[in-house]
Amino acid sequence: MCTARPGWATVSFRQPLYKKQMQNIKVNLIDILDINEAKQTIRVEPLATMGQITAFLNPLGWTLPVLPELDDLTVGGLIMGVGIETSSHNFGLFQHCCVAYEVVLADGSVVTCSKDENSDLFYALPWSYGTLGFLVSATIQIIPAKKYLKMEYIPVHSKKDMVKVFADETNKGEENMFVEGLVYSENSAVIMLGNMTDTADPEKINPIGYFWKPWFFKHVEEFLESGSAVEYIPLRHYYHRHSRSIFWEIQDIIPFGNHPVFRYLCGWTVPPKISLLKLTQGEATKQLYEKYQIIQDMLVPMKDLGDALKVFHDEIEMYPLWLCPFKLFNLPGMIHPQDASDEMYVDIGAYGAPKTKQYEAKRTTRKLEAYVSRVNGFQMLYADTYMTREEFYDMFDHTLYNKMRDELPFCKQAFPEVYDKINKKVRS
Ligand SMILES: Cc1cc2nc3c(=O)[nH]c(=O)nc-3n(C[C@H](O)[C@H](O)[C@H](O)COP(=O)(O)OP(=O)(O)OC[C@H]3O[C@@H](n4cnc5c(N)ncnc54)[C@H](O)[C@@H]3O)c2cc1C
Ligand SMILES: NC(=O)C1=CN([C@@H]2O[C@H](COP(=O)(O)OP(=O)(O)OC[C@H]3O[C@@H](n4cnc5c(N)ncnc54)[C@H](OP(=O)(O)O)[C@@H]3O)[C@@H](O)[C@H]2O)C=CC1
Ligand SMILES: CC(C)=CCC[C@@H](C)[C@H]1CC[C@H]2C3=C(CC[C@]12C)[C@@]1(C)CC[C@H](O)C[C@@H]1CC3
Repeated sequence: MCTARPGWATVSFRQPLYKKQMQNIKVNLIDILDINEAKQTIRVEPLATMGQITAFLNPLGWTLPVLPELDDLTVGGLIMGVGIETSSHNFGLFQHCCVAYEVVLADGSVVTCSKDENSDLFYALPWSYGTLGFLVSATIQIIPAKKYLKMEYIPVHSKKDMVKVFADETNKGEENMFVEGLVYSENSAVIMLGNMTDTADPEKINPIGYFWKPWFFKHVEEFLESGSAVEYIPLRHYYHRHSRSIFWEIQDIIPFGNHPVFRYLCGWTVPPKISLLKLTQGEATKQLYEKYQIIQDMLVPMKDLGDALKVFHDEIEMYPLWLCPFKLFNLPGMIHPQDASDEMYVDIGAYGAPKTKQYEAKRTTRKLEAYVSRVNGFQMLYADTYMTREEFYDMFDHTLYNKMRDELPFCKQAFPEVYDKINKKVRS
């Protein structure tokens, strides 16, 4: 079994072929169920989206600690897959902000799980890609929201500074609520530090989300020339800062989209919905993306960032790259640090056309996968994975997952293994 959500409707990169062979179960649950301000939690159904949640929570003065930035990402997809955001160095991944899950198992029973109740299931669900049961609700922690985000842009012009400033600022913990890096070349990047505030210098307020505003990654690039600066960004504009330009993928789709004339006259028509692009994508476009674009997020220990950037440069030489730090808690489940303590990691996101001559999708991705595995890192599985089953087992700890599959009634008969839902052969 799998959910009946059509492949084109998802934010995952490819269309899932396995949906054609499996029993499709409709889990059309799209609502925000309730908010408990005393306990600081919100209970939502799995198809509630990030855009929907910020629209609901922010006017009430609340927000999610980790709010992945594309509007259409769903709670179900982020829990069963993985969700990350620039506050993850303090709060962990999306799953780490979840307090309880309600799941329908293969035998039809409904089970609630949390740290204290059915805790094995609670820790096994993230990264299980819907192969332990169907999520029907999640209770998620909320935190107070403020009106603006005070953003400090720090341009850096050497690889050494890039790695040092990024790691140092990340390690300051709560002093910087949000930390993000956009790498523009081998030796230049802008590191961004954000903190929520209710007061702002009116001259420095920048509502970056309006349709006539420049694409966020282009706006940030300007600080490489102009030097450090501070801006106040309305909170919801900050959260969805990469939505309008789909990170930087939009420049290959609408190359003239950042021109002021286009922005002022037609900016309101973009971005095209990711689901519309997937639905209308023909075979030729699919092949073009497969051959000439890389879409990957690799999660590597912070201590290996400098080395990892070199590997990415040698293999794909593609910029911008997205840097997002996150704390990997020493908790049971598919991913955890090598040692018995929490460890700081960084997500390196590569979205675009590689510039290296030797780039070949499968071969290059396999090289990156092997490197990431070697440094005890992880690949995000919404994109193309070329690992063999053995390599996949090496990267992800299946101990608790397999135990749950053995224990949960009819689980193995009803659901495939994660590998059988994420490997390239079952996605097109
Ligand atoms: C809503 C939307 C969704 C999109 N989705 C995708 C997507 O999913 N994947 C993707 O890859 N792209 C996507 N695109 C981008 C699209 O592929 C490009 O805009 C593409 O260039 C459009 O091709 P066209 O046939 O309309 O060519 P045109 O726009 O007519 O031409 C493209 C370029 O080729 C040149 N050209 C045309 N004919 C010739 C010729 N005979 N000889 C020499 N040069 C020529 C033109 O001068 C121009 O520079 C999308 C665009 C939009 C608006
Ligand atoms: N900043 C970030 O963190 C970003 C994350 N992403 C990635 O995008 C993906 C999320 O996209 P989205 O469109 O929301 O999700 P998808 O529909 O792509 O779902 C992802 C996985 O979760 C499973 N799943 C979803 N809902 C349920 C449910 N109710 N019960 C059981 N299993 C479920 C799906 O199973 P099935 O195949 O059976 O439908 C699928 O295997 C994640 O994998 C995430 O890592 C992408 C961009 C940014
Ligand atoms: C921040 C993290 C962790 C990931 C961001 C990943 C996104 C940049 C990609 C996720 C799905 C991708 C798709 C496309 C672009 C890049 C993503 C949004 C397309 C819109 C590109 C054009 C194709 O025709 C359809 C693609 C659908 C998925």
